Amino acid sequence: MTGTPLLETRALTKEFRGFRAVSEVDLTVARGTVHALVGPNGAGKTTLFNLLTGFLSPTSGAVVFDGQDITGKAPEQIAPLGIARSFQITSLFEAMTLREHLELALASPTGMGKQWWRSVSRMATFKDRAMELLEQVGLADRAGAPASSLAYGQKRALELAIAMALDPKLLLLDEPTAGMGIEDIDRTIALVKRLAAGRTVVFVDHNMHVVGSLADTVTVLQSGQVLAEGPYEQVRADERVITAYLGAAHE
Ligand SMILES: Nc1ncnc2c1ncn2[C@@H]1O[C@H](COP(=O)(O)OP(=O)(O)OP(=O)(O)O)[C@@H](O)[C@H]1O
Repeated sequence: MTGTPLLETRALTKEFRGFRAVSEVDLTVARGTVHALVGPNGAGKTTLFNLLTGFLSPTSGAVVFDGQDITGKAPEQIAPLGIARSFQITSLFEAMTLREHLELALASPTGMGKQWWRSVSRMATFKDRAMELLEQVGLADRAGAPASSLAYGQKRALELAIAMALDPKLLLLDEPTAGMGIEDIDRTIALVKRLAAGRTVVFVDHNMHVVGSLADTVTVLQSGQVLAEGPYEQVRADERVITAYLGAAHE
């Protein structure tokens, strides 16, 4: 199935009490690419992410992942198929160490997560993989430290490592650089590039430097609809996109 897209949405629509937050969206994400979703506030990006990961059910339309119709499936059914997601806000356990976070994430897909306190010795089997993941995101030297001791950018990096624990085919990143200063932003760009090797990534970000540095393809949403799609340079020069952003900035 290498020729088929990894992810497709077909006329995907979500209404909230008659208001269309996502409207007839046809999205195609090719395997092995990095795909950005951009658009002014309220364009429907987060709603679309929630539809892809099962946190919301569509009003109509379909989501096809790796050739399988996953429309309306629950998050716990979708995640094991190979879709992992990071969130806009940090969701860490402050007192747990970095390594424990990874061990718990690694144990969850095996079903051990629910009874991990009985399986402390078996958790040791996840130690090596946990350390590899921390290595990947540059946090191996902090493995034994509690999450509370991390700086903001490091917390976001830890969350990326947790999302990678599933070894997902598709990694969805919701504003990976939100709230970061320029140094952390550049570090995150480099990190996402490393994690994207041999994988497919869809991300939302408002920072055009991030979008231009990472994305092979950019989809611009406005009022729940696809306004433009293509390589960054092409989309950036698109009159409709410029007008949409200027309009939003003006408002
Ligand atoms: N649960 C909900 N009930 C009602 N309206 C909602 C709900 N969730 C989102 N909306 C509306 O749907 C529209 C799209 O919202 P969404 O959060 O998806 O936009 P966004 O592109 O992610 O915006 P931002 O860049 O600000 O995060 C907005 O008008 C929002 O108010």
